[in-house]
Amino acid sequence: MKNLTSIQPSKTQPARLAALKQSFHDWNQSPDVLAKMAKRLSTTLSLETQLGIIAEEIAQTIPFDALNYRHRIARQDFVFSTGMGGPHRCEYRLTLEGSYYGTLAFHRRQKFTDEELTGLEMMLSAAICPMRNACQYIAIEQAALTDALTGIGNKRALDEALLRASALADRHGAPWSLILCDLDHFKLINDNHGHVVGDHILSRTAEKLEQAIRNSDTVYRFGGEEFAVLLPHTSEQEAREVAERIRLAIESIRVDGGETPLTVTGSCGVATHLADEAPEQWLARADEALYRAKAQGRNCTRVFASIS
Ligand SMILES: Nc1nc2c(ncn2[C@@H]2O[C@H](COP(=O)(O)OP(=O)(O)OP(=O)(O)O)[C@@H](O)[C@H]2O)c(=O)[nH]1
Repeated sequence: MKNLTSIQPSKTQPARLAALKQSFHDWNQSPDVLAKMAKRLSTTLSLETQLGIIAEEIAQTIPFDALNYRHRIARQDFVFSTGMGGPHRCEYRLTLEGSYYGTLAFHRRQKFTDEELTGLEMMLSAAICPMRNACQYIAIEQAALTDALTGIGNKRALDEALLRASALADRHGAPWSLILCDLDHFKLINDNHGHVVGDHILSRTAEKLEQAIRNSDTVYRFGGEEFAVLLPHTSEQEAREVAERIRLAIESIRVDGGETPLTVTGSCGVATHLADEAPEQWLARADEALYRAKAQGRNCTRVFASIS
């Protein structure tokens, strides 16, 4: 183990304490534009709030008509815009220690002067560290909700989405449906072809599921070979059709397996949210439908029919 430098007992240093007090007072009262912005930015890890602060602080020194920021963080596009653009534009690719943290563009009706551009660069230099922290925070939050193998949402993401969906379905009365999909006899694939092939099939399944759904639908891996698809504004009948599309998409997977390509099938269970239904009950009904699909021969879809 590394030896840590021991802290020697020391005497009180009145002069140093007085200097610290003065320094704190100066820092607190400082009219320094950069220090003020950096201080405000350090109070939040929300990139959206930070961009609002940056826009406000810069506008006090360098007026502009619009600010646009875009970045792709953990497979998701982050976009922030404020104001309406003008014909003149200056754009900055924000980098720190070789890593990229998005592109920020300012628009204005009048041309930016060289002095103003230098000013913008100074402000952005002071903003980049807190922005880096905010970007990394988004990436960490996203990682906690992402399945490492397939890159789709994990069980935790599904739980959060079901909670939100139940509340929205109750508030707006629109139908929300849930499909659970489980690969058939997956253990045999692992046993006969190994886990690497099994993992590859799981990744291909996630891709197929994503291709088979609309942009507004979301897909999750919530167990070993179990997937869930959440469909807003989708009735029981429509969800059954989507589940069939998913089932056929899984059936179309071909993976190199020696002499003949390996194929796989999946079973689907569908449940449409009922009024005032808790997320766990909704999930349990979809699971029950899936159980029936498995019991009734696999490679098929069963719906937990709601009686209206
Ligand atoms: N390759 C791989 N296999 C996994 C992973 N997670 C779970 N599994 C395997 O998935 C298999 C699931 O087996 P079972 O629950 O018996 O289900 P099944 O063989 O698909 O049978 P049915 O669901 O009844 O059709 C087990 O062998 C697990 O080891 C994973 O991340 N990668």
